[in-house]
Amino acid sequence: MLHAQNLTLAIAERTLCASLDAELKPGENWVILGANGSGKTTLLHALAGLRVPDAGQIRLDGSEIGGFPPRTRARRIGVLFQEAESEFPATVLETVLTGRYPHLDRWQWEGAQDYRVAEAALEAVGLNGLAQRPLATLSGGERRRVEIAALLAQDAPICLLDEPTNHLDLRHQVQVLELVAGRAHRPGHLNVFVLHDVNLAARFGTHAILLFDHGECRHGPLADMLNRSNLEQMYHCRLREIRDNGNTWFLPD
Ligand SMILES: Nc1ncnc2c1ncn2[C@@H]1O[C@H](COP(=O)(O)OP(=O)(O)OP(=O)(O)O)[C@@H](O)[C@H]1O
Repeated sequence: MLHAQNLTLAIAERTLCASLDAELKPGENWVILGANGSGKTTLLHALAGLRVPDAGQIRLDGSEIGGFPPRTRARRIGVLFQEAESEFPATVLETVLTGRYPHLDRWQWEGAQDYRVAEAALEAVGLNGLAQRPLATLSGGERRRVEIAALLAQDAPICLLDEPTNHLDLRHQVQVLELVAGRAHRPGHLNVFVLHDVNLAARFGTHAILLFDHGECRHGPLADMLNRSNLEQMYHCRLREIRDNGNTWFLPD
C-alpha cells in the first residue's frame, strides 16, 4: 500500500535514513521512533510525498508517489503536522471542514454530508460543544484535537501523524490513539505515527521504524523492535524494563 523502496534521506550532508526498504500494509499501525533530530518528521514527510528522497522512492498503491495529483493523493493520505499554524481567523467547525477539501471540486462549497462528517469528527474527539468557537480561543490540547478531527474528516485510508499526542493530557493521549489506531481495522486502512513515548508506541503500534545515528534504520514487527538494547542505543540513555501483566514498559533509569 505504501512502500519505502530503498529510501535514503539526507539533510545538509547528514544521512538520516539509509536504504530503508519497508512495506506498510493495510491493517498495520506503524510507529517511527528516534532521538530528537534523528529524522522522524523528515521520514514522515517523505512517506507523504512532501519531500523528494535523496535516493529510492515512495510507492503508493504500486506507483511512484510524486506522480499522483495533489487532490488524489490527499484522498489517499492524510497528514497531521507536528505544529499546525493557521494565519486565518476561523471557527472550530470551519477548521475541521478543511479536511473535506480533497473531496470537493475546485469551486464547490461544502455540502450537508461534509458538515455531517465534520460534526461527527468533532464529536469523536469530544469537542462538538465548541464548534462555533474561534480557533484562536482554544487551549493547546483542544486545538490539537481539532487538528485531529480535521484529519478524521478527511477520511483518508492512510493517516500519517507527527506527534499526535502533543499538548494532550494522559486521558486524551490514549483516547486519540485508540480512535486513530482503531481505524486500521477498517479494510484498506493504515496509520503511521511519530511518537516520543515508547510505552504508547508499545500499546498502539504493530510495527516500528527505528532511526539510529548515521542513517542506520531498523524496521519490523513491534515485538522485534522494542527491546532495551535497541532503545538504549537509539536514545543514548539507560533504560529500566518493567514487566507487568504480560506487558513490558520502559522507563529512563
Ligand atoms: N533546512 C535545514 N537545514 C539544516 N538542517 C535541517 C534543516 N531541516 C531540518 N534539519 C535537521 O534535520 C534533522 C532531522 O529533523 P527532523 O525534524 O526530521 O527530526 P525529528 O526526529 O523529527 O526531531 P524531533 O524529535 O526533535 O521532532 C534535524 O537535526 C534538523 O535540525
